[in-house]
Amino acid sequence: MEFESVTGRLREVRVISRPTADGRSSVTFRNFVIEMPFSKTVNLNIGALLAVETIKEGNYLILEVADYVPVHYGMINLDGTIPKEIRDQVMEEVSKSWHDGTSPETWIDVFAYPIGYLLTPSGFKKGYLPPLPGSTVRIMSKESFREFVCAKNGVDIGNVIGQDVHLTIDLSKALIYHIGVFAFTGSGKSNLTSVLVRRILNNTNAKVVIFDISMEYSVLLMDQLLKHKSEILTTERYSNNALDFSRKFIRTHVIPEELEGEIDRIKKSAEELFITGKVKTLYIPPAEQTNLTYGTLLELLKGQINDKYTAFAQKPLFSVMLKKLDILMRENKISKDSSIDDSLIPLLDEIEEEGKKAGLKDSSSIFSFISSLRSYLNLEEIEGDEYDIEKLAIDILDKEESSPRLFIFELHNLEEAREVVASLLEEVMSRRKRWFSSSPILFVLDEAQEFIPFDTRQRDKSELSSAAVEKLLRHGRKYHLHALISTQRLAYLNTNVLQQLHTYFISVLPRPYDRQLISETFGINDTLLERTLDLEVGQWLLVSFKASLPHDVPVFFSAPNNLNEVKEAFEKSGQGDTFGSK
Ligand SMILES: Nc1ncnc2c1ncn2[C@@H]1O[C@H](COP(=O)(O)OP(=O)(O)OP(=O)(O)O)[C@@H](O)[C@H]1O
Repeated sequence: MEFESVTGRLREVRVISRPTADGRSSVTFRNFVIEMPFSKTVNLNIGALLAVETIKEGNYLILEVADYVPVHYGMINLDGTIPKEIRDQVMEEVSKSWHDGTSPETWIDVFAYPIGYLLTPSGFKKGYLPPLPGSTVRIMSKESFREFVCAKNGVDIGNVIGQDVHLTIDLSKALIYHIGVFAFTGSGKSNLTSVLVRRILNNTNAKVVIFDISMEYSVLLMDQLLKHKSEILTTERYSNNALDFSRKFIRTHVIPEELEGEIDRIKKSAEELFITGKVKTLYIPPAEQTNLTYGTLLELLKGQINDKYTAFAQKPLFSVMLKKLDILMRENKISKDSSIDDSLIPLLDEIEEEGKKAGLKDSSSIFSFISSLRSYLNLEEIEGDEYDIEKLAIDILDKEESSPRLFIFELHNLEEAREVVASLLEEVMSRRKRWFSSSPILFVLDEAQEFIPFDTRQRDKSELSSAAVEKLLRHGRKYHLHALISTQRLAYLNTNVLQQLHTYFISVLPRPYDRQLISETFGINDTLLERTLDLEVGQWLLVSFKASLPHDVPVFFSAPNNLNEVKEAFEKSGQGDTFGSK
């Protein structure tokens, strides 16, 4: 381990408690105050890592800098009780001393907190040991910082602020444990999400499905749509004319100011997407038309068994049917929410055969019941020509290398968007359970508070989407189905899901409640989260819990500008390189 030449000393340990954001309990943070010599050139930044001797020989506690302030001895007790003239004189002297830089009365108070790691003779270990007050505190060198913080052979997602180090993360692992992007509007959420999506497409084998209610991702990822096998899904119908499509595309999509000079290229690219069949209209059945699910069928059978008007001789056969249905569902891992399908037909044949053998009349209610189920299944087949949720789910789950990798689902209508999210997630999850595969799929939910709101209402369909997204976050990992959720207000989100996310990207969150919630969920010091208020557009705090990084260290970094990457791709395509179009 290498350190900077400047060292400091541990002066104080402060324990700070405050009520939790919901006011139900309290949280406690340990803050350490370290004195460092004052210098304008010291390599000390928010997020720098420090090592301090502990009570156990050879073991150092690792601290992260959350804030630092220059201090002058002459001003410690300089308050309003001192006459103004004297105050002015003292401040004048103090102000000069910063510039000559040699005053023995100046130093830097560094506020740092333990991040849960010890440097031991055998390397880094998780843990905490009390540090020795008054002992030496060292600053980790740039090289050691890189080794401790960044993922080896990881994917570059920007630059660590103040360290001149490229931040590399383990993207595949980040995916596994779901990702959250939280920041106030205009802080760069869509930009970061697009950067992450393009890195995922180019560095992993994951497929990505984006639910876009702001109509921005088809432009932000235009080069990726052209480069990879992809689909833009819409509920609108277009005439069979690429020019009409591209004109409408420009009118209906958000074109960032920085890309206004590229309108012609965007138009041309939209035409190319249309001509190559990458724009698909999705058929969504009318809201009232609900599919008959296995769960409903179970209920119907139970109803027949318990109904006093069901003929006595038929009741055992309904019970056999119920039992066989249960076996079929268990053997094929069919969930109650799945729509009934052709796998039911052998069971219907069998029961019909049994009924005939038992000598039941043709007009028996069990035969009518079976026959109406057959009509329903036939009807489903007839409707099957349109590109619908079921076919889309099949494309998303397709493991063939030639199958699409990027799906951008453009949904203007919020209620419809919630319904689509719910039905697509249910369909994909139930199919994955039946035909397991380990190829990862990432679902991106922008404006996640619209799909998993704190307050769900049946009327606006948020109950449906909330249940489906919660299920994806809780159980998706087992089936290699993952989520990236992005929101501007945590207070409006169903916060039960926060624990399921192991990688957080946080930028400016002006409301204290939102910051407190994050600091409690992840055990990050409040002082460090307060620093996110100083972040500029495109700067982020990355917090990972056993996911993106080799050690759980909160890191401040600047993300690349996604639009530069789009522009670069446009420029290359202008020089004859055609995005490697598929
Ligand atoms: N890393 C970055 N480098 C340079 N510019 C950036 C960066 N991130 C975002 N920006 C710019 O900041 C502006 C806002 O970004 P973006 O649309 O991604 O924010 P947002 O948080 O998604 O906003 P909203 O909540 O309104 O959708 C855009 O013009 C974008 O180009």
